[in-house]
Amino acid sequence: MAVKDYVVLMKPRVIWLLVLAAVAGYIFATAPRVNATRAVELALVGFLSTGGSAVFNMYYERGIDAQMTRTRSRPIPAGRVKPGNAFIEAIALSILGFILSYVWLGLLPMIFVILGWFFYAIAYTVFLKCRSWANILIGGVAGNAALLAGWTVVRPLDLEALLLSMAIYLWIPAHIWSLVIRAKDDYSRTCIRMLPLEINEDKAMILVAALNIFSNIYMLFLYLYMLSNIIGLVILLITVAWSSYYSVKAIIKPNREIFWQMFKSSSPVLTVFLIIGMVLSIIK
Ligand code: HEM
Ligand SMILES: CC(C)=CCC/C(C)=C/CC/C(C)=C/COP(=O)(O)OP(=O)(O)O
Repeated sequence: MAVKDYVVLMKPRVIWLLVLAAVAGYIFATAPRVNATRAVELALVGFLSTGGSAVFNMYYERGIDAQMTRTRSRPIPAGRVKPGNAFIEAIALSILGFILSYVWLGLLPMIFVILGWFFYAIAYTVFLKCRSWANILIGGVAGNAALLAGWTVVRPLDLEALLLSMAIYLWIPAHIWSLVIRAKDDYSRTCIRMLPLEINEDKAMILVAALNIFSNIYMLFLYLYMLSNIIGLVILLITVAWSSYYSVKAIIKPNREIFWQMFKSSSPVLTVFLIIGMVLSIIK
């Protein structure tokens, strides 16, 4: 038994930003006074519950993962972890995350943790992934929930919190549909339904690039609404301009190469937005 395989099942690449979003939600709501213990507790709860939902996804989709080159070498399809063990890991991490969210953080954060889990593990993975191309538009709500779980540790749900969480929601579909465009042949071998598999490839690239620009502009406006620091603005502007440049190029002349550059340049925008936002809320 290799511990590494059980960590890989938690999809570290996917969940780290969701943990960051939860901590950012808490810091936006509480700054400049930040309780470090609370932040660590939240990060741990986020790690357990998002990790638990990701392991459940890996367990449930083991058959699909075996059909795609991109996912074939994951621990379950490659035979390194037994499905039953993954299922136990998923349930153990998730239940522990739910209990600790209540004990450490309270009822409202626990509700958002459970909602996020449900939207990703059940609504997206079990019910929608093979049924509707709009699956990610529902599954993406898990992203809102992560930030809101952090926010509601100290403040009730309000419009500002919802607007902030929408930065994650708007960013997720472009990220996922970009991966689908890149691995289209892989996805076509499975029952998975995604927008780029249902419409003409050029049209899909234009739509995803346009969504990416929209998500960039949204973050820029949110920053201007929330913060006024000029250095933060310049850093965010550089990442937004870099990613929007490739998006515009992808719209003018859609092709897979430019498109992949757009994906790579747009992935850090949300990270930069959250980190700058957190730092500035603390020092302002
Ligand atoms: C809300 C947070 C995120 C979600 C839901 C998400 C989702 C995903 C998923 C499902 C995959 C494919 C599975 C995998 O390769 O593990 C993936 C791959 C990837 N993601 Fe993300 N991701 C998130 C955050 C990020 C961030 C912040 C970055 C970069 C700063 C990033 C960059 C990448 C890259 C480079 C890949 C690999 C693409 C490839 O070579 O196939 N992601 N993401
Ligand atoms: C608060 C809380 C507990 C939130 C759960 C957060 C979570 C893990 C959200 C994932 C978002 C998502 C729909 C990813 C799609 O990956 P995919 O499953 O389609 O990726 P794959 O094809 O690589 O398996």
